[in-house]
Amino acid sequence: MGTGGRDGLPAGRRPWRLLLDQVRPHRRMLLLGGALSLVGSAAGLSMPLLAKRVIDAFGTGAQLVGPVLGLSVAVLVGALISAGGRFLLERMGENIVLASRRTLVDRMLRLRVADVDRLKPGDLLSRVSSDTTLLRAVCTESLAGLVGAAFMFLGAVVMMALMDGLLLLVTLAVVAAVALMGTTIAPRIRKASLQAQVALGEMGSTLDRALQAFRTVKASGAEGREIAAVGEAAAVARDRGVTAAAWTSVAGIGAWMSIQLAFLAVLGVGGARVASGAMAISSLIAFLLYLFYLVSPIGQLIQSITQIQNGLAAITRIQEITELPTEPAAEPAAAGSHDPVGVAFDGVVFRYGDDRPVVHDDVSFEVSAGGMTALVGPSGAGKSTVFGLIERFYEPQAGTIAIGGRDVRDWPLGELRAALGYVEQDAPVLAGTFQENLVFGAPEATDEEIARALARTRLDDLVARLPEGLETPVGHRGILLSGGERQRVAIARALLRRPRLLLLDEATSQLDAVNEMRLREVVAEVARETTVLVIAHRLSTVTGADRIIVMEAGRVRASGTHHELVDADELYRELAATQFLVGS
Ligand SMILES: Nc1ncnc2c1ncn2[C@@H]1O[C@H](COP(=O)(O)OP(=O)(O)OP(=O)(O)O)[C@@H](O)[C@H]1O
Repeated sequence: MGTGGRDGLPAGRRPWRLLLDQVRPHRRMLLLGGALSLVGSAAGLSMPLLAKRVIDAFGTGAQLVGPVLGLSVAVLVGALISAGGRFLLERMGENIVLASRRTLVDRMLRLRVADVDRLKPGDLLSRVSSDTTLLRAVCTESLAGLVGAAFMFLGAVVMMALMDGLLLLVTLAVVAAVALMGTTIAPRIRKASLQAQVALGEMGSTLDRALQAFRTVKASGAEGREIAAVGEAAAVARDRGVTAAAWTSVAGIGAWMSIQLAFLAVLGVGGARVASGAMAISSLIAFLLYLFYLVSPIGQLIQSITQIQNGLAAITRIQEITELPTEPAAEPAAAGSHDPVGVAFDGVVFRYGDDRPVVHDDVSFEVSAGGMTALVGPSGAGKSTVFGLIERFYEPQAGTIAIGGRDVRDWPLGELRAALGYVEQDAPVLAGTFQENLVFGAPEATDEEIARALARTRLDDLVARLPEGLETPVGHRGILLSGGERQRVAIARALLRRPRLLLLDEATSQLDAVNEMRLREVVAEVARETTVLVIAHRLSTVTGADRIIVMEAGRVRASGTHHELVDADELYRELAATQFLVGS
C-alpha cells in the first residue's frame, strides 16, 4: 500500500503502466476492434466530400444517382463496421474485467492471515465487484475511443487544411483551449473518483458487518444506527460522484462553448469569403461538416479522460491488494504418513504487530505424539495464538516451533497444513450442504470415510433424521445447526483429512450436558489415533487429558495431569474450583 502519493493517489505514472498491463494480453482483439472502428471512422470522413459532390451535382444538374448511392453505401458500411468494432472492444472489456477479477481473487485468498486481519471483508468484496467493473469502460470506450477520436480528429484536420487554411487556424485555437482545460481538470476527476470508490468500499464493509452479525444487530435494537451508517457511507460515495460529475460538466460546458464559438467564427469568416466569391458554398458546407467531425472527437476526449481517471483510481485500489505479499504456495500435499506427530515450542516470543503488546513471552512446552493434551488458562492468555503459530498463520519474532521434530519453517506449507486438522473456535461451518462442509478439506473422501467420520462425531443419527440427509443445507455459517452440531461437523471435516495433529479450539459458548459429553467422547476416541491438542474453556472436558498445560499472560506457568495440577498449581486450582462451583 506504500505507493500512495499526495491525496492517496499513486505517485508518478505507475497506474498508467498497470492499466496498459491489463490491456496487453488482449492486444490482438484491441487492434482488430480498433481497426474496425477506424475503418468506420474513415467511412464517416468520406461523407462530407460525398455530400459536397451531391450538392455540386444539384448545382450543375449532373447525374445524381452516383453520388447519392456512394453516400448511402458509405453510411451503411460505416455503421456496420463501427458496430462490429464496438462489439469486439466491449467483448475485450469483459475479458479484462474477468482477468482482473481472477487475479484479484487468486491474490486475496493467498494473502497472509496477518494482512487480512487488518483488511475489511466488505471493502475487499467491493474491490472485486465494483473496482474491476470500472476497468471495462477504460479499456473499451476510452482507450479505443481515444485512438478512434485521434484518427477522426487528424483526418478532419487534414481535410480542413486542404480546404481552407485560415478557417482551420480559427478552429485549432479553440481546440488548444479545450486541451488545456482537460489537463487541469483530469486530476480532480481522478481524485474524486478514488474517494468515491473508497467510500463504496467503506459502505460494503459497514453492510457486511451488519449482515454478519444480523442477530446481534436486531437483539441490540441497532438496525436504525446500522442503516444510518451504511446510508452515510453511500452518501459520501454520492458526494464524491457528484464532485467528479461537476468537474466533468465544467469540462463539457467549456468544450461546448468553445465549439459554438468555433462554429460562429467559421460561419462568419467563411460566410464573408463565400460572399466575396473566394469560396464555394459547397466547400463551406463541407468545411462545417468537417468541423462537426472535429467536435465529436473532442466530446469523446472529455468522456475518455473521465473514464480513464476512474479507471486509474480503480487500478490503484486493485493494486493495493495485488501488491501485498502472499504466503508461499501451499499446494495440496500428496497423501503422506498419517502417524501422529508431537509439537515443541521453544522460547517462542510473539506479538501480532510491532505496535502490539507481546502475546507470547518465551513460551516453551512439549507435546508428545499421540494422546490428548489440553491448553487451559484465563481469557487472553495466548492459547488460540498457539494454534495460529502452529498453522503458520503468523511467524514468531523469536524461538522455534517444531512439528514431528521438524521446524515448521522447514515444512512445505501445503504438507504442514495437510498434517494438521484445525477446528476454529465458534461458527466453524461454512454455507452449503452438510456434505459440502464435510468434504471441504478432503474433496476425494469416499462415502465410507464420510460415514465413519459421521459415526465418530455422533452425527450419524442427526443426518439420518434430516429429510435430505447429507444434501441438507446448513445455512450461512451453519446457522441451521445447533452450536454443538456445528462443532462436531467441524471436527468431522478435520478428521476426514486424517490429520497427524488435531487442533481443537473449543467453542466458548456453553454446550448442553449431552453435547458436552458427546464432544468429550469424540475427542477421547480421536486421541487414540492421533495427537489432539485442545484449548479448553471448560475444565470438565479435559480432566481426563493425558497432560494439561496452564497458560497465563503469554507464559506457560505449569503442566501436568488434572490431579497433579490441582495439588501443585494455584491458578489451576482456582479455575477448577470456580468452574465446578458454577457447574454444580
Ligand atoms: N489477530 C489478532 N490481531 C491482533 N491481536 C490479536 C489477534 N488475535 C488475538 N490477539 C490478541 O492476542 C491476545 C491473546 O489472544 P488469544 O486469542 O491467543 O487468547 P486466548 O488465550 O485464546 O483467549 P480466549 O480464551 O479468550 O480465546 C489477546 O490480547 C488478543 O487481543
